[in-house]
Amino acid sequence: MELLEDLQWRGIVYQQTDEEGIEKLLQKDKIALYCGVDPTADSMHIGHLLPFLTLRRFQKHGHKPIVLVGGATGTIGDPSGKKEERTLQTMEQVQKNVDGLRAQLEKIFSVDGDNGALLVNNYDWIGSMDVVTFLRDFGKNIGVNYMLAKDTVSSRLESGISFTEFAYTILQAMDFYYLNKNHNCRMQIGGSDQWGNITTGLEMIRKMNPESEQAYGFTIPLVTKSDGTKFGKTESGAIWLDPSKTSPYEFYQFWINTADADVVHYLKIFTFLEQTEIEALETSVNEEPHLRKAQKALAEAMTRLIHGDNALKQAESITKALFSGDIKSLSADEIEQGLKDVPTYVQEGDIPNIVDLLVAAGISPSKRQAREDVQNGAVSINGEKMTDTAYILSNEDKVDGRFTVIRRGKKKYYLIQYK
Ligand SMILES: N[C@@H](Cc1ccc(O)cc1)C(=O)O
Repeated sequence: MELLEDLQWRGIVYQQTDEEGIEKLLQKDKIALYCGVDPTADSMHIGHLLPFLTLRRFQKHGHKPIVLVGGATGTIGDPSGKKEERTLQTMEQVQKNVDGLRAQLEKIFSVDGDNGALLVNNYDWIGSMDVVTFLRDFGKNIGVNYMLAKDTVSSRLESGISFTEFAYTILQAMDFYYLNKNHNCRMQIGGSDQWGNITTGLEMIRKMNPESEQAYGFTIPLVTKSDGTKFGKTESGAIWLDPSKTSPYEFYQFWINTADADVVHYLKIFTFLEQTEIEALETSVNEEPHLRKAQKALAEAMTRLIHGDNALKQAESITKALFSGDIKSLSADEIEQGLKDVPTYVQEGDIPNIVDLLVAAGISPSKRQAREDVQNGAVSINGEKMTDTAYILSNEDKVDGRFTVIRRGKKKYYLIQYK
């Protein structure tokens, strides 16, 4: 399918500066286009993904992606969509964040061949620019009236906006101009909140580089959720791409828990599955929703994309083991991922017998109850039922020397952690 048709079908097109122009351009040429992200943290979260996955779709159709990390803009802070002035990050923090994001973005794009991704950092052309050049060469081209008319600025006039954030859009416009001039970048894509910044860039190109071929802007809708809550957040916070912040298992769980009402939409916008595959999964959601085939396909595609095959296999085996209760095969690492949120008791020194342990760890409310639980076969140690009330745990019950998993009843898991 043609790229634009595919993007339309997926529901990824929000606004275009010139629909016909873009259609003609993409039919005729393979272009360079860019998308940027500011290093506000040392990892991206899934809320950042959609514009970059869209950029990747352009790459798969032969276009050249320029991936920009805002080492300069990140020190200022984009006011777009923000109700309040941001606190500045330190320069050191921003630099650290740039490195984190770069590594994650490199994994999403292919760097091979003529249309291999180009990774750039706007600190390279903005960082050392002197203020006279900034004001004379760039600031002069953008009218204050024009800036005041942008939503992102006008919505902040009452509550207040510093000159620093007010000027942000000029920096992003300089990027578009710079990439247009030096890499013949013809289009910028971004989330719908980036419309103002993208069009300022087009204005900058028009003024500073009047001979340039026409450049374009393209935005992508916000990711919505059918229940009206914000996409990408759970009780424990954002879903990060960094596995030390959100483990691959948690990441997998996030996608697998997608509601039936959202799953087809997410398959379209986030995965590279073909239209026919997605349509088959849609039928499955309608006819046999209990099988959750679409959710599995989504979780699989996303975990593989961000964390790779091995992490996906691990996430799947943790999921399976916890579901069936058969956790014997899990390593300490897998237990740590899968049971991160269960009550954990730290055992120091000699391990008491099972009944005392159940009480000490708060698993059973009293010794009498603990004895009953064990006798009734309600307690298992690392997935194996334990009915001997005199049993004393040994090193053999410690998975990799680190954990013992106790289950009471069908689904209640507890961790004993050894110091
Ligand atoms: N302003 C963008 C990030 C960005 C920065 C610089 C650019 O040139 C482009 C995009 C955002 O906050 O999402």
